[in-house]
Amino acid sequence: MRTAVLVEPTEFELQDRSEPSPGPDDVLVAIRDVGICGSDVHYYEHGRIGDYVVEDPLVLGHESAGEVVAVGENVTGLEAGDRVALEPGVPCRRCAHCKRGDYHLCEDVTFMATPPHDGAFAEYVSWPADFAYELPDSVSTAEGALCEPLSVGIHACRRGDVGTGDTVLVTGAGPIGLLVMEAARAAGATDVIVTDVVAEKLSLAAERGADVTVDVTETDLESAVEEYTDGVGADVVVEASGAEPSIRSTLDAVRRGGTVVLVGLADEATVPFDVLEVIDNEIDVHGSFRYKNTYDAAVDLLADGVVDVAGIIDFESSLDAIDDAFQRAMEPAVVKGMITFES
Ligand SMILES: NC(=O)c1ccc[n+]([C@@H]2O[C@H](COP(=O)([O-])OP(=O)(O)OC[C@H]3O[C@@H](n4cnc5c(N)ncnc54)[C@H](O)[C@@H]3O)[C@@H](O)[C@H]2O)c1
Ligand SMILES: C[C@@H](O)[C@H](N)C(=O)O
Repeated sequence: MRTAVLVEPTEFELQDRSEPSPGPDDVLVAIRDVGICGSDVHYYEHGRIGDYVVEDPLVLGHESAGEVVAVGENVTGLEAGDRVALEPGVPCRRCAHCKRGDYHLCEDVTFMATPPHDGAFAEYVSWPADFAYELPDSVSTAEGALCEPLSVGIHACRRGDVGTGDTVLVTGAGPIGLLVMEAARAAGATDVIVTDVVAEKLSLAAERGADVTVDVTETDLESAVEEYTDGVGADVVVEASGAEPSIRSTLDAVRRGGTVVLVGLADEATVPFDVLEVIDNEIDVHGSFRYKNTYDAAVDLLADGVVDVAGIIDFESSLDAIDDAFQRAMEPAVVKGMITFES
C-alpha cells in the first residue's frame, strides 16, 4: 500500500509498505479522507512537538475516515462496506486513568501520528473496531475525518459546561476555534464572539454565524466584550489560539464566576496568569486535552445537521501532492486542507 512518510523535517517520501492485517478485534479500513492538522504541520516543519520527537520515519495524519474492507474474527457491528470515522487515540484500557473513565488521559495511549505511532496518510489502516464509528449515508468521509477536531471542540465545551443561553468567547478562528463555535452552538450558546488576527479567518467565522468578530490587532478585546455583554463579560471563554497575549486576555473577558477553558498550546509552557484575578472573581480555569466519548456525539450532530464541518475545508489534495498540500496548509488564511484517496 502507498503511504506518505515524513523522513526528515519538510521531507515526505511516498513509500510502498505492506498492507496491515487486522487482529481479531480490529477493522481494516481503506482510508478515504485525512485532514491536515496543525500538529501534522508542526511535525513536518520542526520534526518535533515539545517532548515528542520524530526520531524514525513517521506516517502523519490522525483526522481520518474510510471504508471497512475486512474485519477481525471477534468484531460484531461492523462489516465490509461500512464507512467509519477513526478515533485516533487508543488507550491501554488498564491504567488508573482508563479505569476511572478518563481514557483520554491514559499515559500509554497509542495516538496516530504521534511518535512512535504511525498515522493515516496511508491507503489502509488496521484499527480497533471500538474506536471506529459508523457513518450514516448522509455523512461524508471528509466530514467523518473532521469528527476529530470537532471532538476537540465538543470536549472543550463540556469542560466549560457551556449551556443554554450562554455567551461564549472563542479566541482563535483556526479549525479548532471554528469547531468550538459549532460545538458551543450545539450545546445551547446563544451568543458567540470570535477573535483572531487574520481578517480572512474572522470573515469565515462571521459567515459561519459568529455574532461578533474581533480583530485583536485593531480592537481592545476587553472593551468589545464589555460592550456586547453590557459590562458583564463572557460566561465561558475558550482559548483556541495558543497565543500568549490571547491566553492572558481570557481573564479580562470572562465574567465574574465564569469559566476559562484552555485548549490552545502556548509555545512556552509558562504564561503569566493573574491568580489574584482568578481568586477574586472566582474564575474556573480548566485545561482541555483531546477528548473522550465524543465521537458518537460528533457523528450524531453531523447526521442531524446540527453542526457543519465541511465549510471549513479550503482544499483537497491527493497523497502524491502531499508536499504541496502541506505548503498550502501553512498559509495564514488557510483553515483546513484534506488529503483524499480514490475509492
Ligand atoms: N488541547 C488540545 O487537545 C488541542 C487539540 C488540538 C489543537 N490544540 C491547539 O489548539 C490551538 C488551535 O488549533 P488550530 O489547529 O485551530 O490552530 P491554528 O494555528 O490553525 O489556529 C489558531 C488561530 O489563532 C489565531 N491567532 C493567533 N494569535 C492570536 C491572538 N493573539 N488572538 C486571537 N487569535 C490569534 C491564528 O491566526 C489562527 O487563526 C493550537 O495551539 C493547537 O496546538 C489543542
Ligand atoms: C488531539 C489532536 O488533534 C492533537 N493534534 C494532538 O495530537 O493532541
